[in-house]
Amino acid sequence: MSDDISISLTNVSKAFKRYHRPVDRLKEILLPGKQRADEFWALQNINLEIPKGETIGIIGRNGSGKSTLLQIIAGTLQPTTGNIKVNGRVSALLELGSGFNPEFTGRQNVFFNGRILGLSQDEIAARFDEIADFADIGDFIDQPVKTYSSGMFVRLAFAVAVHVEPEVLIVDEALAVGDVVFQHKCMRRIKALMDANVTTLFVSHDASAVKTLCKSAFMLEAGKFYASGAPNDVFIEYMKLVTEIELNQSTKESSHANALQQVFPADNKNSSQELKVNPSRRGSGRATIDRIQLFHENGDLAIASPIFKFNENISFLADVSINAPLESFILGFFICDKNGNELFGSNTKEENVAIGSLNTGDKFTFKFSFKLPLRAGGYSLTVAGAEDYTTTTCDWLDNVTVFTVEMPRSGRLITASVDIPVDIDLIVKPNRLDSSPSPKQI
Ligand SMILES: Nc1ncnc2c1ncn2[C@@H]1O[C@H](COP(=O)(O)OP(=O)(O)OP(=O)(O)O)[C@@H](O)[C@H]1O
Repeated sequence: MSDDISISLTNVSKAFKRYHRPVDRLKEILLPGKQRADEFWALQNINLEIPKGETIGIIGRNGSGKSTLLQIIAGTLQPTTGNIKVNGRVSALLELGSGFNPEFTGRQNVFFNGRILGLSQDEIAARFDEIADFADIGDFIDQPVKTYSSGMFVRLAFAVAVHVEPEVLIVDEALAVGDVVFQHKCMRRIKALMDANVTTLFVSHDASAVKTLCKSAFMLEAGKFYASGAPNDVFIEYMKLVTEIELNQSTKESSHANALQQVFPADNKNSSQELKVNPSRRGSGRATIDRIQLFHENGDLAIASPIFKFNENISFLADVSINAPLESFILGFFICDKNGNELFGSNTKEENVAIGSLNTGDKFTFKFSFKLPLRAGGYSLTVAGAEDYTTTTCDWLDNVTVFTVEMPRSGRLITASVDIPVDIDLIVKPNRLDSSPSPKQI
């Protein structure tokens, strides 16, 4: 394996034994020779090469094999077949504290655990105060860990794991660590390690965390690779699969995709009139969004990949067809950044635009108007319609169009993604400006 590769897996598969009844496991031990278990392949032929310093998101439905893969990379599980190579010290935020001895104090466990993770006594001593500060469990650090609450236990284990200077960090975000304040602290620390070029594998169901933190992502489904690429694209595949499963459609290619080509023809000769789009679509098709037209503040129809002024008041028209009787209908949109993070959006329900029950063949058009108080850059529009919040989406179009927002002409510096108006009052003036301040009531 070359030096710039951190993790390499070749044809890795993992089989578990599954017993129909617990007693079968016992019988197999007592009466060897007869197989009493089925073989279940949790991972099949995984090939993966992760360059040093990358942050990779791993997504997949429950039971798709994520934890099994992470445990194999962390070295706590052996693959049934295939090869795995990992360069450098691995710190896995998986089964936190599994290496702790309950009879030892927190302090003793920090040293004990640090040694297991490959640090010398002096190296751990040099980091001890930082670890104890991070865990923030006060005097409990000198009590046996068997007296800890589960929260304290996990805080200390996390603190050790992120202070051993790992070269490979494995994070399963499902493990909710402590209270909200501690969770934020953990995420900041994980982010700092990622920024310091620690190769990181990050499992999460939180789309925005993966989109924000990871450079690329892959998706597992039933123990196999299903999709890989930019986090946003992989999440779109994930959402498509989840929707298809909800709709009991087992194939990746649905007939709905053909309808998409008709609505958004690939080589649209009339592209100066219609938005050039490459949307990704999913949904039941019980209602379809047939056309989206985007308009500038002055009413001009926007051409393909338009450029808008900072804070321009834009609008779009969405033509909808109803293809099955619906009790109600909600149409909404998101404006997303280039990583697919939803910056703002709304829908007809939240804006109190009620639309009653609908019949097959009904057609209507909504107009949405809003400003773009966004930092200069590239954005995309997502539009979706559903019968209500609890049913499967009728039609969901990611990336209906991409567009650019310009810098404010005033030269105002936009310090964050979205620029919300803020009031600032100087309520106590410095003495030299006003000797008799008259503060406003807050
Ligand atoms: N020790 C085991 N014995 C038998 N089957 C197992 C064992 N560990 C995992 N499995 C099975 O392997 C499959 C993959 O499990 P895994 O925990 O890796 O999935 P996951 O993607 O991490 O799921 P989740 O999101 O629910 O944590 C599941 O069907 C699970 O039941």
